[in-house]
Amino acid sequence: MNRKSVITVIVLSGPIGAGKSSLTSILAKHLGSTAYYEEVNNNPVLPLYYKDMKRYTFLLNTYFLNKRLEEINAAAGNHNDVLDRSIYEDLLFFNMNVDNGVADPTEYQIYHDLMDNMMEDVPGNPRKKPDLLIYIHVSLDTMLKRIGKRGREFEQLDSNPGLKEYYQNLLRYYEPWYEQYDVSPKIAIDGDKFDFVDNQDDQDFVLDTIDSKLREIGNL
Ligand SMILES: Nc1ncnc2c1ncn2[C@@H]1O[C@H](COP(=O)(O)OP(=O)(O)O)[C@@H](O)[C@H]1O
Ligand SMILES: Nc1ncnc2c1ncn2[C@H]1C[C@H](O)[C@@H](COP(=O)(O)O)O1
Repeated sequence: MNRKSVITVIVLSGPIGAGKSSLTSILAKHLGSTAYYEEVNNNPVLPLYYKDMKRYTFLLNTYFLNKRLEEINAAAGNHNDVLDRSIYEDLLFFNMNVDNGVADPTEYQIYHDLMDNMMEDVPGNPRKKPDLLIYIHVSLDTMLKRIGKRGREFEQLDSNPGLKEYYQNLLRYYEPWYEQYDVSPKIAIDGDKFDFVDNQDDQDFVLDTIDSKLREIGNL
C-alpha cells in the first residue's frame, strides 16, 4: 500500500461564515477521523486585528501560521483528519490587505517566505500539504446572514459597518484564489444551495460528493 492511501489530510476553505467549521465536524464524524479548528475564541490577536488591521495583519498571520502548523503536524500522521481552514488562505487575506494599503508589502514578502519555508517537505518528515481541499462557495448575502447567526461580536456589521466593504472585497479575492489553487486535488461545494447543517438530504448529498472525490483520488 502506498503512503498516500494511508495518510490523508483534508482541508476546508472559504470565506468567513461559509460553513467550514460546521462541515469539518460533520465530515470528520462521517469519516471517523479527527477535526481540527482554527483558534478563534482564545485568539488574543483577532479582536485587536478587527480594531486595527494596519497594525495587526502581520502579527495575526504569524500567530495563525504557528497554530496552523501545529494542527497540520498533528493531523499529518492520521487518515482523513479534517482541518477547518487551509493555511494558504492566510496569503489571500494578507495580499488583499496589501492591495488595499492596509498592510506593508515587505511584511507580506517576509511572511510569504516564512510560510514557504515552513511548508516545504523535508525528507523523513510527514508531508504538510493537504491531500484534498474542499472549497465552500457563498454569496455575500449568505455570508452576512451566517456571520450574524454565529454572532461573534468583533465580526458584526452593527458595531462596525465598514466591515461590509471588507467582506465584499474578501469574496472578490476568493473565486480567483480557488481557480488558481493547485497544491492538491480540490472540490467546490455550493454553500448557498446546500444547507448541510439543518437539512439531512443536503448533508447526505454533500457527504456523497466528498466521498466520491476521496474515492477518485484513492483515499477512501
Ligand atoms: N450550509 C449551511 N446551512 C445553514 N447554516 C449554516 C451552513 N453553514 C454554516 N451555517 C451556520 O452559519 C454559521 C457559521 O458557520 P461556520 O461553520 O462557523 O462557518 P466558518 O467556519 O466558515 O466561518 C453557523 O451558525 C452555522 O450553523
Ligand atoms: N489570515 C487571516 N487574516 C485575517 N483574518 C483572518 C485570517 N484567518 C482567519 N481570519 C479571521 C476571519 C474570521 O473572523 C476568523 C475565523 O475565520 P472563520 O472563517 O470564521 O473560520 O478569523
